[in-house]
Amino acid sequence: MSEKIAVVGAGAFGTALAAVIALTERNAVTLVGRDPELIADLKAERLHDAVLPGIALPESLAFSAEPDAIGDADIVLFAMPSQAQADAARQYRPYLGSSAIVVTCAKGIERATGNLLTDMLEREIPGHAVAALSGPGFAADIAKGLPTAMAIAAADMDVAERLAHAISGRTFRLYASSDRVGVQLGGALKNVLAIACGIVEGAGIGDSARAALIARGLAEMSRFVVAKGGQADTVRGLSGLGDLVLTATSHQSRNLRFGIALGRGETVDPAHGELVEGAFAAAVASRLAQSLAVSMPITDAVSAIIDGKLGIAEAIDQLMTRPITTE
Ligand SMILES: NC(=O)C1=CN([C@@H]2O[C@H](COP(=O)(O)OP(=O)(O)OC[C@H]3O[C@@H](n4cnc5c(N)ncnc54)[C@H](OP(=O)(O)O)[C@@H]3O)[C@@H](O)[C@H]2O)C=CC1
Ligand SMILES: O=C(CO)COP(=O)(O)O
Repeated sequence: MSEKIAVVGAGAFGTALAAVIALTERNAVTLVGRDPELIADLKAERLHDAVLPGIALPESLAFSAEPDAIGDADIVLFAMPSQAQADAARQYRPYLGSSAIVVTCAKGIERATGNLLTDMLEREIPGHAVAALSGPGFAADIAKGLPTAMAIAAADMDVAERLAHAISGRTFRLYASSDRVGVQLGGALKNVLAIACGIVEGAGIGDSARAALIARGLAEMSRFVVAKGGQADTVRGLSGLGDLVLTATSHQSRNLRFGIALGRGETVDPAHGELVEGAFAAAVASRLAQSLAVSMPITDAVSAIIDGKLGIAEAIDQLMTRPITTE
C-alpha cells in the first residue's frame, strides 16, 4: 500500500527519516521545514550539510516550507526536539487532514507538564491517532542507508502495524508495539543515562563503572516504565536496552558528549549549542519518579549534577554507599 507521508522538522533526524522513507519509492514523502531559505537550498542541492554532511538526499524526496504541505498526508511525523513539539502541534494542527496519523519522533518528556509526548499530542490535536517512533539509530547512519531498527508504538496495534509497514524499507526496519509508555520512556531515559556514562568517561572513572551504569540504569528505567503503566519487556527491547547501549558507548551521541564535557569539568549550557535531550529529561524524570515513589538514583544524580547541586565525586560516593540490596 502506498501512503502520503510528511516529515515536519528539517533537522538531522527529520531529514534522515524523510530520506530513508522516500527511498522505499512506494510512498510519496515531503520534508517540511520552517526556514524557506534552507528548504530552497535542500531542493536545489539535495544535501543538508549542516546536519548530514556529504549525504545525498533521494531525488524522489519533495520539500516544502509551507505548513499546508501536510494537508494531504496520511501520516505526519513530528521530528523537532521534544520541547518544541507542543508549539509545532499548535502550528500545524489547522493543516492536518482529518484522518492523518501523527507520530512523535522526539525522545523526551514534556517539561512543563511531565506528560509523554503522545499524551501532549492527544491534548493538542484531539481526534487523531497518535504514535511514537523511538529506538537506536543515529540520523547519519539512517540517511547513509546503514542497517537500522527502531520501534513504533500506537495504542491500537493495527495502527502500529500499518505504520511499521509504511515506513520500513530495505535498510530501516520498524517493529510494531502497543506500549507507547515503554517505547517513549526508553527513548527519554536512555539520554539521561548516556549523560551519566559520559560523565564517567570524561572523569576517567573506568569502563567497569560504565557497564554498571548501563545495567543499573536499565533497572531504574524498568521500575519507572512499569510505574507509569508500561511493560518491562519493552525496556529490554530496541527503545530501552538497544538505544541505551548505542548512546552510552558511541561518540556520535550528543548526550554522551555532553556528559564527557561535564566529567572533564567543562562548563556547558544545554540550552545553547547542539541539542541534548537528556539534559531536559533528567529533572522532569527525577521529579516524576519522586512523585511515584520510584527509586532512580542515577537519574537523580545526573539531574543534580546538571543543576550544579552535586559534584561528580560526591555523586559516585552517594551511588556506591547506598544500602546493599539484591539485584
Ligand atoms: N539526530 C539523531 O541521530 C536522532 C534524533 N532523534 C530525536 O529527534 C529529535 C530531533 O533531533 P534532531 O533532528 O537531531 O535535532 P536537530 O537540532 O538536528 O533539528 C531539530 C529541527 O527541529 C526544527 N524545529 C525546532 N522547533 C520547531 C518547531 N516549533 N516547528 C518546526 N520545526 C522546529 C529545527 O528547525 P530550525 O533549524 O529552524 O530551528 C530543526 O530543523 C530529538 O528529540 C532527538 O532526540 C531521534 C533519533 C536519532
Ligand atoms: O537518539 C539517538 C540515537 O538513537 C541520538 O542520540 P543523541 O541525541 O545523544 O545524539
